[in-house]
Amino acid sequence: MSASEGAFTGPGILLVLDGWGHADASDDNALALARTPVLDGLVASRTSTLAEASGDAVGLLPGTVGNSEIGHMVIGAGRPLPYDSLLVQQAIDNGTLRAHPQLGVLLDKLAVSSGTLHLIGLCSDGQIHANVEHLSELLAAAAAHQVQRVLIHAITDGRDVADHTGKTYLSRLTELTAWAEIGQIATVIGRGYAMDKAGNLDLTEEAVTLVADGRGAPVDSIHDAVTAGERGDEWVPAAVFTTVGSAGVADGDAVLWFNFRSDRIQQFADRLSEHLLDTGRSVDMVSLAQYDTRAAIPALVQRADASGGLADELATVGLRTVRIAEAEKFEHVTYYINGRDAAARGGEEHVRITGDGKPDYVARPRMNLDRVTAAVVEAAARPEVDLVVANLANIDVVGHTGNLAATVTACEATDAAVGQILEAAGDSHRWVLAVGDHGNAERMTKPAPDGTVRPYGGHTTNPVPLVIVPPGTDRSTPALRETATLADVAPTVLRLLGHKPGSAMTGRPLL
Ligand SMILES: O=C(O)[C@@H](CO)OP(=O)(O)O
Ligand SMILES: [Mn+2]
Ligand SMILES: [Mn+2]
Repeated sequence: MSASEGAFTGPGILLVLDGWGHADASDDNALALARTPVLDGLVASRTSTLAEASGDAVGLLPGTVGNSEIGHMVIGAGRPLPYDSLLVQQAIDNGTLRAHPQLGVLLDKLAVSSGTLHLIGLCSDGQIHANVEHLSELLAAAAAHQVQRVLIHAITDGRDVADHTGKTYLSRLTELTAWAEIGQIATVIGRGYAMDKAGNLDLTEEAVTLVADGRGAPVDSIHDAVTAGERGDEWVPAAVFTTVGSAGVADGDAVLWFNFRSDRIQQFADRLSEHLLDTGRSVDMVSLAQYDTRAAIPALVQRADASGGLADELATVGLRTVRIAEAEKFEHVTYYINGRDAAARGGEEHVRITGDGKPDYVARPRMNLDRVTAAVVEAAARPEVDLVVANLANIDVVGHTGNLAATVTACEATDAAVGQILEAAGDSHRWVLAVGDHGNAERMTKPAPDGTVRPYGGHTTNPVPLVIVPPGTDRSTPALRETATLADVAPTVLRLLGHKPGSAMTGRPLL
């Protein structure tokens, strides 16, 4: 350790507590209700501040809740990055989406062949994976090109918006199709099936055969479609509207995927592509934003450049990092934090902690936290490792269940884990920077579109705690700046490691 402008430098630990937001104590604030002496101590310390993690501070539309993808990308990039949802909205507002040449070619071809355009995506306005309002632009484009038939394959949410609101969003779809004078809902299925990202192909298959072959329970109304299941909107079982005639994808049809975030739709997109190919159907596919699929699916809106972030800087100066998270959040501390670049830089080691069987987060709110913590403690003890980067998933993942009691347990388990990690940091004379990537568990209810207050497991627009724990007994550290955003994390980490912020970073070191 050496002194530099009042701050210490040396090896450290960057700890992302997923879904660790800040809000006043209330009876729906799981973090405040939980007994969390370690986290409370951190937040009360002098080297603690609150960082903006939502809206335009990170590159989202103003007022939009944060999410893991943009949160980790900005933590890594050290600058706000125009997120895909913002870029799509800009392309709608400036007319470039509607005038996109590739979209035009696809729609003209359908108009000539009388083929069907299939729109597939998450139907809510949660703005994490998709926004149902984007459909007005897509439907208008289809109508303008005289496409004759548009079918919507709606995925119900219940996670990024309050549960049991699926009916409201499906009704919104019918308003949009009436306005555009084209399109009808063909099929409905919950995101638990259609947006599995854990390789549970049996779940994905339900969505694939529903969309490709029209295989699902026949329903006559939105009400029947969403009430068939008793497990909420996430698990609405596959349903086909009897009113549409043939709901499946025929040879010569086209598919437009309208989720803008890739991670939870790519498995479905790949499996549907394979299934159509295997069954001899030639189908054009495009996606609203870029997907990380095996299948080559052209995107209508391109991603922002996220290079020049922490990973690139660490590689340039030759520092070693170990990245640790459980499967749910593994790409967060690797792919996202590295600027959506799948290549591991030199000096980078990845530790992915996997669990057994299908997770039940209410029954097992500890998830695989003990093993994640053990891996962090082990990596911290290795003197050749300059920076340990880890994500503790529980506060967010259990928070998403909307179950307050389970989320309180998750917060308490995380608190104990952070305690162990701080001890390990003390032993190895490391600093620790702990930060949330967006809010979640600090607000567990939300008013639904119909005005009722419902349990809510989704993200928030609240700021997140950002705390630096100096190594050893260093108590000379100055207080942190009061205004901060996630973009300040990478410059601060580099400063603490004894290096300058990268030239592409606009965030500023917090000390
Ligand atoms: O689970 C997810 O896909 C989203 C919420 O829809 O959460 P996160 O951004 O934390 O990954
Ligand atoms: Mn997250
Ligand atoms: Mn989340």
